Amino acid sequence: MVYVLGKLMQQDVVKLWHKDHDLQGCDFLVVPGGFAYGDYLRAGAIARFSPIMESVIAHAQNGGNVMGICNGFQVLTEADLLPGALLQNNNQKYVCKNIYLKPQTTDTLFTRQLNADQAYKIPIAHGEGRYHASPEILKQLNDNNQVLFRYCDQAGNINEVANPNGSLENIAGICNEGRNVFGMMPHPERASDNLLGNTDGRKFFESVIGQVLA
Ligand SMILES: NC(=O)CC[C@H](N)C(=O)O
Repeated sequence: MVYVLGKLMQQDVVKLWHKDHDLQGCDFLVVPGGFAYGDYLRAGAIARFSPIMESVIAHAQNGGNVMGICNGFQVLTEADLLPGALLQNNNQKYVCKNIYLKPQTTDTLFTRQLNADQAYKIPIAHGEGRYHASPEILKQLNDNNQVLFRYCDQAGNINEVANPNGSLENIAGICNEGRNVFGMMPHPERASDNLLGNTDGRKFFESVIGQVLA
């Protein structure tokens, strides 16, 4: 993530440690993927109490942008910055593969430069990625246009076969009501460098910075 934002997107990046409190003036916060506290208890359940999360929550509550990828998404749901929960995949296995995603709204900073008719190829790598929420929350997400991405097949069809983990309504990413907190299970940062043979993920970051970079 640091490489993609710093080298490829040419942004000033500061690495913040989980025990820090000071956000050092960062305007866009990214909670990256990984295995915080070894996924003990539930992925993200302990990291949600890391000292820095107080500042992250305050930043979000003041309208600041926060994005969580994979383990970051799990942390943001545990911290109640995003609704719903990420449960163990329906096949009880860690799944690591390329999937396809279809943007469901371009009305956010994170998706504004995406093509809503395109299926983006992005890798997933998680054991607890099954999005779950109550019927009330699901309705709210749909009514407010808060679903950012759904899993689809290569042709862009959203169906059960294309759902890699059993997420409700194929949901792969959402935002909060204020549209300043974003979370997604797939990893666009792993599909941003030419060297990796897939740059479908670049557009997600270009959306955020508002520029297309060569
Ligand atoms: N790639 C990740 O961030 C993995 C998230 C988490 N450790 C899981 O397995 O669900």
